[in-house]
Amino acid sequence: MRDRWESLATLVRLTFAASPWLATTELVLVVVMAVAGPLQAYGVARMVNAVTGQGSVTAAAVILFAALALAFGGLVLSEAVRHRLEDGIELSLQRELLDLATGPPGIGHHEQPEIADRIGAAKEEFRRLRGTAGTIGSGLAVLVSTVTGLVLLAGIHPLLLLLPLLGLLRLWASAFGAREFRHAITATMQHHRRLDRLAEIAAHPRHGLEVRAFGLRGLLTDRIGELFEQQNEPRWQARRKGQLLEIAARVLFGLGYGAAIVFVVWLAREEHATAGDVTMVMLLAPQTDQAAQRLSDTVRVLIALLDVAGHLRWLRRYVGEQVAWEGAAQPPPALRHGIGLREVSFTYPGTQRPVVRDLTVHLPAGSTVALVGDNGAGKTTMVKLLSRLYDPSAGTILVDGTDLRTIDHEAWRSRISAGFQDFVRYEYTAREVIGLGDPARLPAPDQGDPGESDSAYDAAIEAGDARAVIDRLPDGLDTRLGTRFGGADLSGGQWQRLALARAFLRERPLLVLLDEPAAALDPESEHALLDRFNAASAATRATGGITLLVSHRLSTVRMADLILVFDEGRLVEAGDHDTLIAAAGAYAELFELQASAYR
Ligand SMILES: Nc1ncnc2c1ncn2[C@@H]1O[C@H](COP(=O)(O)OP(=O)(O)OP(=O)(O)O)[C@@H](O)[C@H]1O
Repeated sequence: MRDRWESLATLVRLTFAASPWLATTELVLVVVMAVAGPLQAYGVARMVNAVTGQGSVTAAAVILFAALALAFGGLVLSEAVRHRLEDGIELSLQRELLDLATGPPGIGHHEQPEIADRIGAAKEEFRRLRGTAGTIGSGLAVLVSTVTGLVLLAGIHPLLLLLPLLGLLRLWASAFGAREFRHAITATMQHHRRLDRLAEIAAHPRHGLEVRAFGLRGLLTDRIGELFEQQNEPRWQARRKGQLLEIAARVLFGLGYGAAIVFVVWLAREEHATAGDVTMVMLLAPQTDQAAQRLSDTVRVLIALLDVAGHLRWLRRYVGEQVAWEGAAQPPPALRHGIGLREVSFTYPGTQRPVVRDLTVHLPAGSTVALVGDNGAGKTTMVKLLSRLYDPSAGTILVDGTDLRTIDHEAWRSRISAGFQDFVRYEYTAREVIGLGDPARLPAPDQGDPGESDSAYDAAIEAGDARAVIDRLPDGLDTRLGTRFGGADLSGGQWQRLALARAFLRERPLLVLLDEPAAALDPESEHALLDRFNAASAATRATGGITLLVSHRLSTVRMADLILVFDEGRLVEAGDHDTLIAAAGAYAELFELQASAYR
């Protein structure tokens, strides 16, 4: 229960944080409108009494008009205020969710089902939170108008207070149904995420060829259908249960309504109530019914909102804990000694088998280091550890003698450049696609064309061998890329060249991570890339920066100063090309095998 109150407090804070001024105005308007309903009934009752000779017609008319003016004026103003407030809430939530998803130093939270489910639930439903102001407002409105109505009913006869009590029964039924439905949603979130992923595969243009070539359409449709059933059956069942209970509660309320009217008519005939009282009960009873309906709707929505707010609080806490142990040290301006790994082991969260084992190695400042090994040997994992997407399960990574964990992760990442095999195809202009490699260099939206003259862009384009790609684009760097938004499409290799240019944009990086950077390039381009890569490495070297290259093509890695050969997470050989060839071990064997394929 305490949890629910805290979630409610989160919702209220969310509303006021979005715009304190609008939230307060909305609050006042809601109370005003809530009082207006019962006040109208009271005004009508006074009017009926005045007509039958009891009381003043003018006073009754003033009350009636005041109530109508409050209701109408409040409605018009509240509509306008609420929309702006909702937009504000949505915007601040979008920002917060993005912060939360990217906030933790690592990416482990994306790969743990429980956390992925929470983020999934929050993402799916966070738009609902937009309605927070409306829901809280309408809950408050019902409470105020109910209390006002209760006071008026009690003034006629205390027994009439039983009518709103019946409304409470409806409320309970509604809350029960809503809770059941929320449980069903949480229990089926796994199915929902799978469904989402399958739908994405089926719809994404990049998967179109594979889906058709393998004739996967029928299979995907069937699986989507099955998952849809598995997801929705428990949700439907929960909904049916809730609806049945609500119907029963409504019938009871209807009976109570009838009884209240009979009772007040009897009171009037016994001269314990006036004609105005009868009118007022007739008007207030439907208002009580509507209030119960609105309150039960509000409760249903509020329970859903409290759940989403619960996810939000959990995520905030989780991210807070992740960030709490963060170090605050700054990375060195330049590397003097290099990066040392001491007895580093790593096991992915939720798994048992270490994929990097007892790794002790020194990556000298200013060197080019290549990682080679079979699929699954642990090369990419090593890249993830060095970029602090994960921390080692055991052992230490030292940057010029400082434990990487004590360095502020964002400051560390700001000194890293990276080019990956599964790079992101940002569907922006070519300038932005490259500029994202160093966001500080991105042109501000209102600036004209600063990137083109920026020599850093030119150098990055050269290093990534992307000049020919840019030259063929109709508007050069200003061409929008990606067909989904009507931009120019590129081949896989062309995208990769831009990704490489992006990786080389940052000046003076301490670490350049290139994970299979030539995977989508043809062999000729790969050779051209090598020369450029050497030139770019030389620039990195000047600040002691280390270039780390992962590649299966040994012709690409042979010029590295240090080649590390991995096998099942262990370092089995280390040295430069000549040393490893002379050692006639695994590297020499693999090199000979690849070289013979080209002869
Ligand atoms: N997120 C993850 N969760 C659990 N295990 C993972 C995860 N990512 C990778 N692994 C496992 O870790 C091992 C090493 O993977 P890694 O990607 O580092 O290999 P690699 O040497 O880069 O392989 P490749 O040459 O195929 O890219 C593999 O057995 C893989 O199944």
